[in-house]
Amino acid sequence: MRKHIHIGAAALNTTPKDWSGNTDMILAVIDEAKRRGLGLLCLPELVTTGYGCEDEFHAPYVSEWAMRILLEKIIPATREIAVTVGLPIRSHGATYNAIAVVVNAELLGFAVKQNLAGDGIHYEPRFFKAWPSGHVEHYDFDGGRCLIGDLVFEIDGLRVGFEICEDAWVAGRPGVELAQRAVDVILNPSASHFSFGKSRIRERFVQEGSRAFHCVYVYANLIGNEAGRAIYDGDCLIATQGAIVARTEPFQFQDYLLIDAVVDVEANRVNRNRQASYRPTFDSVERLSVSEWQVWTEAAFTKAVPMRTAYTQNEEFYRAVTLGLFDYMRKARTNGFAISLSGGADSAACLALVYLMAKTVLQENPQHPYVRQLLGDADTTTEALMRRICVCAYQGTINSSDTTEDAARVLAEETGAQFVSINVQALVDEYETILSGYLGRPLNWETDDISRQNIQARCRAPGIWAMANASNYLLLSTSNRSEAAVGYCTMDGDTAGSLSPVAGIDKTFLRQWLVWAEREHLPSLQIVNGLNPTAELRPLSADQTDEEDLMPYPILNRIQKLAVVQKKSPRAIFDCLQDEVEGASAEQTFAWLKRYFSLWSRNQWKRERYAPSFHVDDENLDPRSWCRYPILSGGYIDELAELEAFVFTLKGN
Ligand SMILES: Nc1ncnc2c1ncn2[C@@H]1O[C@H](COP(=O)(O)OP(=O)(O)OC[C@H]2O[C@@H]([n+]3cccc(C(=O)O)c3)[C@H](O)[C@@H]2O)[C@@H](O)[C@H]1O
Ligand SMILES: Nc1ncnc2c1ncn2[C@@H]1O[C@H](COP(=O)(O)OP(=O)(O)OP(=O)(O)O)[C@@H](O)[C@H]1O
Ligand SMILES: NC(=O)CC[C@H](N)C(=O)O
Repeated sequence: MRKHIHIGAAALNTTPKDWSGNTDMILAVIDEAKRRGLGLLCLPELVTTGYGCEDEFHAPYVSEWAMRILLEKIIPATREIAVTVGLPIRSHGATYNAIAVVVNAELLGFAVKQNLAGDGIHYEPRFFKAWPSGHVEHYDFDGGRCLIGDLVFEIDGLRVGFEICEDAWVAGRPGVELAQRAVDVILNPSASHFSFGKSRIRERFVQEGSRAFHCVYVYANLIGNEAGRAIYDGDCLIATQGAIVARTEPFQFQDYLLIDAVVDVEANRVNRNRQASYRPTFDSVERLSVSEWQVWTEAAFTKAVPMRTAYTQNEEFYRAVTLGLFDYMRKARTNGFAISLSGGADSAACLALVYLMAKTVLQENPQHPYVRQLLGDADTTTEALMRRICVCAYQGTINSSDTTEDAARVLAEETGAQFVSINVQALVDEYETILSGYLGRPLNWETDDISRQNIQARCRAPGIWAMANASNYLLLSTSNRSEAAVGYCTMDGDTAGSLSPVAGIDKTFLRQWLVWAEREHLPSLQIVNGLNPTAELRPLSADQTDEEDLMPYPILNRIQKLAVVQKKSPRAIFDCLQDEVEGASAEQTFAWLKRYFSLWSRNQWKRERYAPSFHVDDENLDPRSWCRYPILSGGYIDELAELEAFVFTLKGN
C-alpha cells in the first residue's frame, strides 16, 4: 500500500571542520532514525563540514574530505533508509552548496542550492555559486557517476524535491516549480541562525509550503553555537496539508534532535489532483528511482504534536545566549568564565546568563559529557557547577561605592560563583605617578579626565585576565550594544575579554531583562536593578552616570536604530525625534545627534576590536558579521553642520 511514509528531520550541533565529531553525530542520528523505522530523513545543510567553514570552503581538500566521508562512512550506514546529507561540491571550477540523496546505501544524486544567502550575517556568495534553475548534468566522483542539479528524485515512486534554506525565503522559491513537477515531499535542509521571533517566520513558510504546494514539507536546522557568533535554535518542522505535524522543542543542550511523523502522501496527491490551478510540467528532467527497498510504510498512526514552548522575548534571549555560552565554552575547550563584576547592570547580566546556563543544562541534560568532565560523577547542583566554572572579581578604587561592592558580592553568592574583592587603587596610583612624571605636573580631573578614567578601567584588566588564565576560563567582556554604538568603553580596559555575551543587545533591553531575571530566577539582582548605570570612574562626588555622559539610553537606542537599521540621515532622524520625543527642544535633539554621530564614527575601530558576540537580532553592530562601517570616515562633519544651520533657522534668527 503506497500511501503513507514515515519521515523525519534532525537538528545537529555541528562544528566547522570537526570531521569525526560531525560524522559521529550523523551516524548516530541515522541509527536512531532506523531504530524508529523512518523511511526518509532530512539533515541540515552542509552538515558534513559544518555550515560556518567560512573561507575554508575555498580549500579543495575540504570538499574532497566531505565527499570521502559521504562515500566511506555515511552511505554504507544508510541501508534501508533514505537520507539527505549536505556537503560542498566542486564542479565547473566553482564550489556549490549541495545535498546528497542517499537511498538504501546508494548515492542517487545531488540537489544544489539555487538562492544563496548573502545578506546580514551570511556570506555564501563569497564561497559558493548559485545553481541555475532547471539545469541538470552528470557528476563524476571517485568510483561512480550520478546526476547533479535541479532534480526531482523518485524514490520507490515517492517524488522528492528540495528547497535549501534561503531557497524558501525568496519570492520566487523553487517550491513553485516543484509543485508543478508533482513532488510529494519538499525537503528543506537549513542552517538558519536564531534571531528574535524568527521561528514564527519559518513556521509560516513551512506550513504554507505544504498547503500551497500540496506536499509534505520537512525542515531541518542546526542546533547550538556552531562557530562562535551565530546560535541555532534547532527548529525542525514537518507539515502536511497546511498543518504542522511534528516539531522540535528549541534550544536544547543536545548533540542532536530528531523528529518524525507518519504522513499521508496520497491525501496531498488527491488535493493536488482536484486543484484547477495545477498545471503539470512535462519537463525533460531525468528522474531517478530505486525500487529494491520500500520507502513506504504500512503504519498509518498519527502522533499528537507536542506544543512548542511559546517563549517570551526575555526567555528566548536567555535560552539562546545560554546555549551559545555553553557551546562556546566546550568547543573552545575551556573550563568556564571569569567576570569582572562591578555590581552594575552589564556584568550582572553576564553572571546571570552564566548562572542560567548552568541551571538549564543541569535541569535538561545533567549527563552531558562536558558537564560530567567538569564535575565528575558526584555533584549535580547549579551551585556546584557554578563554583567549578565561574569566578567573579570586584575590583574597587577610591571611586567605587559600598553599594556596588555589596551588589556584586550578594549576587555572586546567590549564583554560587567564586567571588573575590580586590582593591586596585595601588595600581591606579602607580600609573598616575607614571603619567604625571611624563607630563611633568600633577594630574587633575579638569585636564586629565579621560586618562584618569581609563587608567582605572585598564588596571582592572590584568588581574581578571590572570584569574582566567589560571583556570583556563574565558574572560567575559561585558559591553552592551548601546555602549558599542558610541564607544563608551575603555579599549583594553573594560573591553578586555575573549567573548562578549551581551554586546549584541541594547542597554534598555538588558535592564528590563534583569528585572525579569530578578523576578524569575535571581532575587539578589534587586540591588543591581536599583542602581543607576554608572562607570564609577570619576570621584563619587561627581555623581557620574552613563546617561549624563551620553544621553538617555532610549534616545541613544532610537537614534541607533534609525541610523543603522533604517539608514536615515542625521537630518531625517532629527525630524523623527522632534515628532517622537515630547518636550525635547531642537537644540537638545541636535546635541544628542551630534554626540551620537561624532562618537559613532570615531569609534568604529573599537567595534572592530570587540570580543566575539552573539547575534540575536538585525540591529547587531558586529562589523565582522553584520554591520559594516569604515574605520576612517568624514565623521558626519558636513551633515551635522548643515543640521546645525537648520536648527539655527528654527530659532527665528
Ligand atoms: N580611528 C581610530 N583608530 C584607532 N584609534 C583611534 C581612532 N580614533 C581614535 N583613536 C584612539 O582612541 C583612543 C581613545 O580610546 P580609549 O582609550 O578607549 O578612550 P576614550 O574613548 O577616549 O574614553 C573612554 C570613554 O569610555 C567611558 N567608559 C570607560 C570605561 C568604562 C565605562 C563604563 O561604562 O563603565 C565607560 C569613559 O567614561 C570615556 O568616556 C585615543 O588614544 C585615540 O587616539
Ligand atoms: N568596581 C568594579 N569591579 C569590577 N569590575 C568593574 C568595576 N567597575 C567596572 N568594572 C568592569 O567594567 C565594566 C564596565 O563598566 P560599566 O559601568 O559599563 O558596566 P556595569 O558596571 O556592569 O553596568 P552599569 O553601566 O549599569 O553600571 C563592568 O561591567 C565590569 O566588568
Ligand atoms: N543558510 C541560509 O540559507 C540561511 C538564510 C535564511 N535567510 C535564514 O537566515 O534562515
